[in-house]
Amino acid sequence: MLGFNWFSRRYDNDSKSADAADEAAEQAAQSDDASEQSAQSDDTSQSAPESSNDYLAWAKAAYQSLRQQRAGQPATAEDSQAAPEPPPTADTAAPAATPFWAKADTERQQRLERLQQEAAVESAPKPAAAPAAAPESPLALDEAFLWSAEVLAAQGRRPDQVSEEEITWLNRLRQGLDKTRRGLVNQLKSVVGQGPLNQDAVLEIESLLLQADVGIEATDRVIDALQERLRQETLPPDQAINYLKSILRDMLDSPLAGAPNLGFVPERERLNIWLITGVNGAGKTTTIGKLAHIARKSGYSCLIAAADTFRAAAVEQVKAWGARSQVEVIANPGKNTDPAAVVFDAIASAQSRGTELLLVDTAGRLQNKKNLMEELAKVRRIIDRKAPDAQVESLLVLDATLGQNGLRQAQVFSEVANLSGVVLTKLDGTAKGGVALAVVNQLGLPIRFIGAGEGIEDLRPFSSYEFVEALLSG
Ligand SMILES: Nc1nc2c(ncn2[C@@H]2O[C@H](COP(=O)(O)OP(=O)(O)OP(=O)(O)O)[C@@H](O)[C@H]2O)c(=O)[nH]1
Repeated sequence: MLGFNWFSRRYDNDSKSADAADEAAEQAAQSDDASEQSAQSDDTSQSAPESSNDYLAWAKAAYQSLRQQRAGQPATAEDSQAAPEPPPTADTAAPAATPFWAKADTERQQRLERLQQEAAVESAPKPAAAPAAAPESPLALDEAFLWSAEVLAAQGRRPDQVSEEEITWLNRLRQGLDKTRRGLVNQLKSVVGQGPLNQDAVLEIESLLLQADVGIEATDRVIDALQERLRQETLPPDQAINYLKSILRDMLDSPLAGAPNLGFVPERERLNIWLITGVNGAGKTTTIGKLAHIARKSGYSCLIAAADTFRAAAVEQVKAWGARSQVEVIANPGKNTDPAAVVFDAIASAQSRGTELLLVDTAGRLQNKKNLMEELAKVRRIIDRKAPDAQVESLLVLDATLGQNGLRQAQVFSEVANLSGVVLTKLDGTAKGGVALAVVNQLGLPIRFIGAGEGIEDLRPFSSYEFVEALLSG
């Protein structure tokens, strides 16, 4: 069985799924154009009911595949042939982006009931099946499942490739952004739902975005794009939301030159060193533990360097996360030891074991920019000398609950740390989820991972598509 790589969210070596995902991602990147076309066209041939049926069939096949997995019957080649391909309209701005369960309540309920009945009959256990292990939690074909299924399908996944963990993650993301969404979207919907978008509505949208901590600059960019469009035509509500989604996605993907963010993936059979930076309390240690967990689950050999030696407690916390994720931690037991020395030891261990991913916890204190810069520079020098062939990346962990305030700290790190991207944590329980857009816009850095909970499974590679769907259509 092919291993699932949680960094790329793909099965390694599965060219079919990779191609499908690439195609879907490309469509997402071009969604602005697509939305333009769909908004300008009266053609209703790609109307919602048609694609709803595709998505329903997809969700049902995914549900059955998961039930089979639970019963210890991995989806067979036959199953996957029978399983529908991703619906053709993976285009994120096309009618599929209006969830079918967002239709009238009764219609939605009827569809759901019919689907549940069909799925229950069709996935009744086969007589020869091995006795199923008792499931830890019920697998429900409910609205949350359908939402997650649509988001996965729209990204080019096949139903037999879906795991429960991914469904759970998407639901968590959706729940995590609940507060932001409630503040932002319901009002947004009522603004755009009043009719064609006019200048007053644009002003209201502006204040809603600011409330969600999207930030002045990013909000201006969104509003400029909306207004430019409005000069050409008035937009009905669905198209306005779709257009807004495409603006947000484009903005989130802009640091990657518009290519969709499909994960930040360590190279196999090579030493990758990821320096994890950020102020204390941002969620650095937790992020390291979660990344180690993802790495191990994806079949990478992994090691952690406890190089935040400033606080003894920090080393203990990293060790606890190492134990949870079953990844060894290299630490120096002495007090206030030199972080560079820990990194030196960790690289030596990684090299002797052929480790593929070394996660380095770095100091987070920020009182003095010069100290921080010197310390990070010293660590970089050690790496360059000791592991010149390693792939080195630097990630900044940012606490989303700080909203705009966190950005000022981030600015300092981005000036000294040569960052490859941001890990945005604590998206659960904040109404400031819009800060993701401010981060990208103000720092010019891509978001690589997002954390939405304290559990080991609560961190995943960032997908602009999933984020915007969870933000505006969850
Ligand atoms: N709700 C929520 N809490 C989180 C998340 N990530 C981290 N936390 C919590 O944030 C607190 C700080 O996390 P740490 O990982 O210890 O932060 P740190 O940056 O290493 O800070 P120090 O330990 O002080 O160096 C802990 O209570 C974590 O459980 C998240 O995504 N959601």
